[in-house]
Order: sequence, then structure tokens, then C-alpha cells
Amino acid sequence: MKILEGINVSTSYGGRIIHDSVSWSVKSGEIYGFLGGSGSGKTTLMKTMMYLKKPDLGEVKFEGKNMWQSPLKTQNEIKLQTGVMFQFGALFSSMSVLDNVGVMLKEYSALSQSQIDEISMFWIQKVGLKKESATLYPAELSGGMKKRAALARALVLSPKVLFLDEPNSGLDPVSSRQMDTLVCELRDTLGLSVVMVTHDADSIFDILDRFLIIENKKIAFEGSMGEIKNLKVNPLQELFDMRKNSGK
Ligand SMILES: Nc1ncnc2c1ncn2[C@@H]1O[C@H](COP(=O)(O)OP(=O)(O)OP(=O)(O)O)[C@@H](O)[C@H]1O
Repeated sequence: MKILEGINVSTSYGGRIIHDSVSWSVKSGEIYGFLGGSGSGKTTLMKTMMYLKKPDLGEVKFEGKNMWQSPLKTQNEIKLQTGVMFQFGALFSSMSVLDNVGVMLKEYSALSQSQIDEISMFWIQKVGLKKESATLYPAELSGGMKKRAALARALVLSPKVLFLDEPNSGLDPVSSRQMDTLVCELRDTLGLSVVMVTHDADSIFDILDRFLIIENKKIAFEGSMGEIKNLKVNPLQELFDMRKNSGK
């Protein structure tokens, strides 16, 4: 089943066209990647699915509902079914990890503080942080721990879809692979659909079920790794060669 879909979507900034009638679809439960060169429009396209960038033309659908044309109530319901971790997913520096994770519950639920803390603690541990990390402040966390805390915050409302903007950026290779493993575990245990922008070659090969590649305002490819390697001209040939040379 398709959980997200873009149909003939065009976007621009101040008259500069970024996407020219592009279409894609994300199936429920898959890890779907947005690939493309720097500035090709990966983040912008992802933002059309988060109510952060309205397309000039076309439709973006969430479970078949036209996201941008739905009544406000439906739009708010859809927003609450998505979690987002941005590349520089800033945590609030003056708040502990526990309070950072609980922010959305405080905003959108009528739960008591102790209930909020209990749920936040569940997610803190679910993303692999120790209980003791809950009282720490962002300045006291490593890069990997910050990402995990930001992930817990994105998950706290139990979303159906998790959007990740370059989840491995700034992480060392070991932490990057740990992040990949975590994303797969979350998908498997929670039945999440994950949509991620990534440049990380290992993530691209190891965890994406399907992906699209943006090139010159269009979608140059949408499909799986198995499908792309059978193409006469492989848009990811350089990546395939790099991987081969590194013995993977
Ligand atoms: N708010 C904005 N206002 C004007 N132009 C923007 C805005 N956001 C992005 N752009 C431009 O749109 C183009 C696509 O940007 P976008 O961030 O979507 O690309 P990207 O593929 O995610 O890039 P990167 O891989 O470098 O993060 C770029 O040329 C960028 O400068």
C-alpha cells in the first residue's frame, strides 16, 4: 500500500524552478531514499510531504488524502502522524534530554508531566540511549547521542512516517552504521515507513528498500538497487565502482 505519493509535483523559489512535474511513491513499511547531487532539491521535495513547502502544481498524498487540499483538521491529523529529524536537528540547549523528547507531548496532549516523562523515557531507551542520559543537556552529549535524542523526539507521538534529513551527517563511520541499524530496527519493530535524504554510500546500499534520484529538476530514477544495476546507464555507477574498489 502506498503511504505517500507525489503526482506531477512542481516547486520553485522566487520563480526559480526546482522540480518540474515529478512523481514518486513510498510504500508502507519501506525505507525510501531521496538521492541527488548537492542542491538538486532533495530536502525541498521532502518538505512538500511535511507541510513545509507548498508545491506550485501537482498533488502530494498521504494515505490517499490530498495533503495540501485537505481541510485544516485533516492536515493537522496528518502532521501528527509524521515525525521529523532534520540534519541539524537542534535540540533545545536549555532543556534536558527528557524535556526535549517530551516537547511534542506537552504541546499536543493533555497528559500529566509524570505521564509525559514516562513516555519520553520509553523512547529514550528505544533509540538506544541509557536511562541516565535523560537528565543530561545537549552540550553534554556526543554527536551520535544528540542524533538519538532528536530521533526519540521525532518518535514520541508514535508516527506512521519518519522523515530523516541526512541522519548520518557529522557521524563517524561506526556511529553511522549504528544509526543505520537503529533505523532498520525501528522500521521492523514499529512498522514505520521511513523517508530519508542521504549521501551516505553504505546507507544507500545497505538499508534503502527503494529510492529516487533527482537530476535537472526531474526524477532520473525511482526503484530498488536491484533494478538500477540492470540499467544500461546506471546513474549510480560511480558509487557502485567506489563500493567495488573498497571491497564491499
Ligand atoms: N528557502 C529557500 N529559499 C530559496 N531557495 C532555496 C530555499 N531552500 C532551498 N533553496 C534552493 O533550492 C535548491 C534545492 O535545495 P535543497 O536544499 O532542496 O537541495 P538538496 O538536494 O537537499 O541539497 P543538499 O544535498 O546540498 O542539502 C538549492 O539551489 C537551494 O539553494
